[in-house]
Amino acid sequence: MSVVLETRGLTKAFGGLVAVNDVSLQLHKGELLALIGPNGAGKSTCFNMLMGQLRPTKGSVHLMGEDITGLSPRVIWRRGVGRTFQITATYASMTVVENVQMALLSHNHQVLKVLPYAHKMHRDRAHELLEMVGMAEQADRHCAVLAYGDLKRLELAIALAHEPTLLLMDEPTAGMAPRERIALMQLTADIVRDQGVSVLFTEHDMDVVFAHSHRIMVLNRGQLIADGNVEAIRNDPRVQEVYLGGGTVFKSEDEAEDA
Ligand SMILES: Nc1ncnc2c1ncn2[C@@H]1O[C@H](COP(=O)(O)OP(=O)(O)OP(=O)(O)O)[C@@H](O)[C@H]1O
Repeated sequence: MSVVLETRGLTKAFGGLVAVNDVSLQLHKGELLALIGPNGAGKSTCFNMLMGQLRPTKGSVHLMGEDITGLSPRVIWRRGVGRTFQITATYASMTVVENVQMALLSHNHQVLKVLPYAHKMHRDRAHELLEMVGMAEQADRHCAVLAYGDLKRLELAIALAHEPTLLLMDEPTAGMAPRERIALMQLTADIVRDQGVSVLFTEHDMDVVFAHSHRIMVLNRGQLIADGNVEAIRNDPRVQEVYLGGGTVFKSEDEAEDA
């Protein structure tokens, strides 16, 4: 399997606090990889270094074998790293399909040149993307009136408009009801399978993590303490100890299915 993203010894210190400490990871093509850990473990700091928002103190980031360490967020995004945010970013005054069209215009470097005809451009592709995320019937609604779960689906379509090789999703299901969370991650898993995109996501909801991840990495106090499939992580005593204070045991696969 080809390696899409790799970090080597990635480290970030804020003064005396080492928020991310010597993290080396690999993400393969078509993989849905979860990065989990308790509050303050270093997940967001790690993400911000991958996206170019923070410069590592030490170590490097490689995308498809190319060193992208220290490049600006815009350049990294242009190289094919998309991102969805904890707080959804859409134009509230535009319709759903117009938001996707704007993303397609931006992807094609056309925004300023074609602004007067923008509403006619890339409509078919925009509808295809909305179909992909289950939002086709809402194409002509204004974003301001969308339910939160639908906004998250739209955000996914906007991210896909840029044809990312890698999608970074920072707590994609934050603020959603449990059923919506599972549905959004099911959709993400389908997109990973059908489009060959690779996804790295952070998530606090263990049911979501265990339901859909191909692999899980666990950070604690800036260090990677475990890396494995769902069963390996679920049964790892170090993970149970640090993640849940040692008192709680993760639900087994059967219990999770019954819930
Ligand atoms: N800009 C900063 N300046 C100083 N310390 C920071 C900064 N950003 C993060 N930290 C510290 O680095 C550590 C890791 O924080 P980070 O936000 O990466 O953790 P996290 O795993 O994303 O946590 P959460 O799950 O709560 O979002 C924490 O101790 C945090 O207080």
